[in-house]
Amino acid sequence: MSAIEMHDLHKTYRSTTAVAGVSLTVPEGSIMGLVGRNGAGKTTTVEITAGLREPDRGRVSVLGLDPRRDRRAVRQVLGVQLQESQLHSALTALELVTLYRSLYRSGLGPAAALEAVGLGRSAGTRFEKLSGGQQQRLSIALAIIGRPRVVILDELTTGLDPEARREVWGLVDGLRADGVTVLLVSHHMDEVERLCDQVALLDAGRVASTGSPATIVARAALPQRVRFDAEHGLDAALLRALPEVEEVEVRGRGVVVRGRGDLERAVSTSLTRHGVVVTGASVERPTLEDAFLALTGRQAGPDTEVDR
Ligand SMILES: Nc1ncnc2c1ncn2[C@@H]1O[C@H](COP(=O)(O)OP(=O)(O)OP(=O)(O)O)[C@@H](O)[C@H]1O
Repeated sequence: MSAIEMHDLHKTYRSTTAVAGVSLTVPEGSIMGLVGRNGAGKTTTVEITAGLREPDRGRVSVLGLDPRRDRRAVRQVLGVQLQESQLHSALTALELVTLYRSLYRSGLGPAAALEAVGLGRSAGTRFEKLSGGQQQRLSIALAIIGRPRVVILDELTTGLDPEARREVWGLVDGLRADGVTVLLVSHHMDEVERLCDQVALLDAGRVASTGSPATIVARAALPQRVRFDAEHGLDAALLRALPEVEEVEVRGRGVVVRGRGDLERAVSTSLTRHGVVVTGASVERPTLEDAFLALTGRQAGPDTEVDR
């Protein structure tokens, strides 16, 4: 069963078309990454999904419910952590989780929710006094306090240091282990590659590509490189004869082979067959970031020029 279904969503703000026909299915228990450059329509899409915005056209369902029509029921099953959440900065971590807990019929105990995100010892600290990483973890505690079956996370780790990012990733792993469905908006391709089962690449308000990170990388059909040292030298013609190989560079004993498809296997089979002794072999595969650039012709990062 699918946890989230979006069908032909459209949203225009005055003269700006933010979402122009988004259809997307998120299977229950999976983690879907929503990626795209600034202004691609990611936040608008998740706000519509959370029932915070009304689409001009199209429909969305969360566990079979309409986020606006069935607002009360959706609130009990959907947790939302949105960009720039406006939390009351003078309240303590414990007061905030207690306040949010009161919105749900059932859920985690406030102290347990803080423990779950590693904030047990910061219960009495005011929100404004928490570090960026702690605030982020608190916003996740607020999103999961009602034990939701579906969670929306927008820009989860933006501005966090590497250690804090990893801690937050661990929390998302925990959601996955509990079978929670997650829709995750991110600019960080390494994060998406690490956490997501599926990725939807949004470009100018439309879904440009969907699939697992590996599928999207494969679809971009980018070259990869195999590097190794040939102990007793190499006749480059051996490898140039392989259909997977596009280019072979030999410098002394060092060899770099560029190509596509199952390059690593083709090269290693050929070398073994011809008795070439190899050391220090490594493979450079294209990343999701490379694929993103190839598929949109643009950068995914927050520094990208924005059309506003
Ligand atoms: N409330 C609003 N009023 C007018 N225009 C808006 C509003 N919200 C978003 N937009 C515009 O709609 C387009 C899509 O914005 P949206 O925030 O959905 O994109 P995004 O992919 O989440 O971008 P970012 O990565 O910068 O957060 C942008 O051109 C943006 O300027």
